[in-house]
Amino acid sequence: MTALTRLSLTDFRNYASLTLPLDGRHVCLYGANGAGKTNLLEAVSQLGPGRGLRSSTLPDMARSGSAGSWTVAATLADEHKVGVTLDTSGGSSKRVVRLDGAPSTATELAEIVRIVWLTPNMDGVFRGSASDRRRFYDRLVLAHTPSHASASSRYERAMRERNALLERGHVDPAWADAIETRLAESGAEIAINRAHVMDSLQAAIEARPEGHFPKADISLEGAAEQAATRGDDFKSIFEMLAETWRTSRRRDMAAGRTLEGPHRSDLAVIHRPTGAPAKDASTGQQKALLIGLILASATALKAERDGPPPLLLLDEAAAHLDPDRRAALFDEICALGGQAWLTGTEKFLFDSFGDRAQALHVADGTVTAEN
Ligand SMILES: Nc1ncnc2c1ncn2[C@@H]1O[C@H](COP(=O)(O)OP(=O)(O)OP(=O)(O)O)[C@@H](O)[C@H]1O
Repeated sequence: MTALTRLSLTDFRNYASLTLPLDGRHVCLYGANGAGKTNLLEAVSQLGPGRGLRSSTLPDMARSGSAGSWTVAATLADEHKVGVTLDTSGGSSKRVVRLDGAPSTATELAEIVRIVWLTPNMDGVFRGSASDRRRFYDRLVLAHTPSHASASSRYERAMRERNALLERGHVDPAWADAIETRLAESGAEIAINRAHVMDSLQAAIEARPEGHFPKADISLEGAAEQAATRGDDFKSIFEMLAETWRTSRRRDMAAGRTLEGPHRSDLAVIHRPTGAPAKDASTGQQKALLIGLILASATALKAERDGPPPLLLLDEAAAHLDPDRRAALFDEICALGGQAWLTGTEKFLFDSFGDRAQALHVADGTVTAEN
């Protein structure tokens, strides 16, 4: 089961050395602004794939004044011991992953620790740009399909090469063919991953209870994703993408960049109760919709593998909800199972959890258990 029973940090953000004994219940972190609550969620997020909850660089997470390395280690409820270290010895920074005492890989770790999070930065996602929504959605895809990270970096690398070629003003067809082949391979993989997770998410949205967190109608906008949603196979999506780029070289050269492809796709979100686009819903409605989507993603992860629910990291989600909605959120979290980590400035925000959660007070790099 994905729940942490111990978390220890060394030189991570404002924590010099910290060991948190956890009892497997949900974790409520409370304390003043700037105390280090989000830093703890960020530390937990390092156990998952990708750059973590703040998208910071690895060296940024090292405690100011420390030698530059940091470690996040945890014991899981199923007794697995996992750890991630930023190793700065030898002049370069590299992420070293350990599983049960032996060297491992981020992908292996991602198979064991699944994490979904919600941060205040996501609040504007429906009103923001397509790239904000793509990043938000790809983060969900990554939790379901850890190999999405490698497909995305292969795609970005090939995209940079194609754009560099376009900027030269003269495109060598053989060279462009080779780059576009790689672009189409990774692009088709990305589109299929996105469509696959969309299927699971839509099913999870329907499975969630009606209530305080309204349902969304979601779909992917982008030719490759729509082909994958229709059930087209890898080969036909690959061919479609390769053909799109082959026939748009002149146009893309004039624009100085690649105008079409999975890097331009969007996530369309409709607020089901009103039938209006999510961006037109009120701020509170958008927040509730977002929480509903995150809960659906956790439900989908649990259903997809018929396994444990993911770790759920909810930064400042409770503070913006009225007491009824807070209670409903906690009930849904408990029904989901697993372990949620929540933050807030006041302890009372978590009262309706009762004894289903442990409260930890956070102050300037120290954490104290209160129940
Ligand atoms: N690399 C670092 N080294 C040392 N301290 C750091 C580092 N990065 C951030 N901090 C400190 O961590 C603190 C912020 O922690 P965090 O964002 O977790 O606060 P928080 O408790 O979530 O606050 P809020 O309630 O305002 O969101 C700040 O005091 C900041 O100076």
